[in-house]
Amino acid sequence: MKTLLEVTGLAKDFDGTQVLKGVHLTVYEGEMVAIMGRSGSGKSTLLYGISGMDKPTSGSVSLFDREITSLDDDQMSELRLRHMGFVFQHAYLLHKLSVMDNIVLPGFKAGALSRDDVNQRGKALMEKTGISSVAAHDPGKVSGGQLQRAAICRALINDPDILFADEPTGALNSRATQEIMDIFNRINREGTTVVLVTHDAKVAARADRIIFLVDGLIQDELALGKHEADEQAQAAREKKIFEWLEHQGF
Ligand SMILES: Nc1ncnc2c1ncn2[C@@H]1O[C@H](COP(=O)(O)OP(=O)(O)OP(=O)(O)O)[C@@H](O)[C@H]1O
Repeated sequence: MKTLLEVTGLAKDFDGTQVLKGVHLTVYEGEMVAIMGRSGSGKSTLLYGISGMDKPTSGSVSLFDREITSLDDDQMSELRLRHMGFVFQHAYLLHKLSVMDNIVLPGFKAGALSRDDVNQRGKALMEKTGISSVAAHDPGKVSGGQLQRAAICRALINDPDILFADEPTGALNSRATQEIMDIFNRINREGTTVVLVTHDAKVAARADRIIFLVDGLIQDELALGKHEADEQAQAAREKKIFEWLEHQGF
């Protein structure tokens, strides 16, 4: 497997407190990795550090062999726009624009495709995620699940190599959670690498591998293999995770 992201000795201090203490992590192309751990263990800090959203105190992060921690702000923005997608717990869509306009905006900004091609891609993504019917709606007038689908479409508009997600289902009910995770699994099968933070074992059960963070260090990891759309297999994965989490004292 080809390495996509190589994280070496990643440390992050806030006000003299070491939150990340030298994390080593390799993410391979095509993987889906879930980061779990107790509240305050540093999951979001790790996600922001490995995605270049935040500068680490020390350590290195390379994406396709390109060291990203030393890039200046403009270079980092460019890299994020073209190669990375981000999904957060809340969709943060702009309310003066329609759902569709929110989705295509980063595509226009990147400028790699014509406006027509970006619009086509936006429409195809909405079709794929089942939100075509709300394309012209104001983001304030659609459901939480539809908003999160729109946020995923926006994150995918520039066909990123890697998608980072911080508690992407944290604000959703269990049905919308499963639907969003179906979308994540589909995107991943189609080739996008995914790294997500979650508290939810059912969400983590969709990943190929789970890493468990304790006080800013990876304590353990669990390899699950590719997710299959089979209820029994999903239940077996969840059971395995619950037992593993218990073993971690979670
Ligand atoms: N910008 C910041 N300034 C100061 N301290 C911060 C900052 N961001 C995070 N921290 C601290 O770093 C620690 C880890 O935070 P982080 O958000 O990474 O944890 P987490 O594991 O994602 O937690 P949760 O599950 O509650 O979201 C916490 O003690 C938090 O208060």
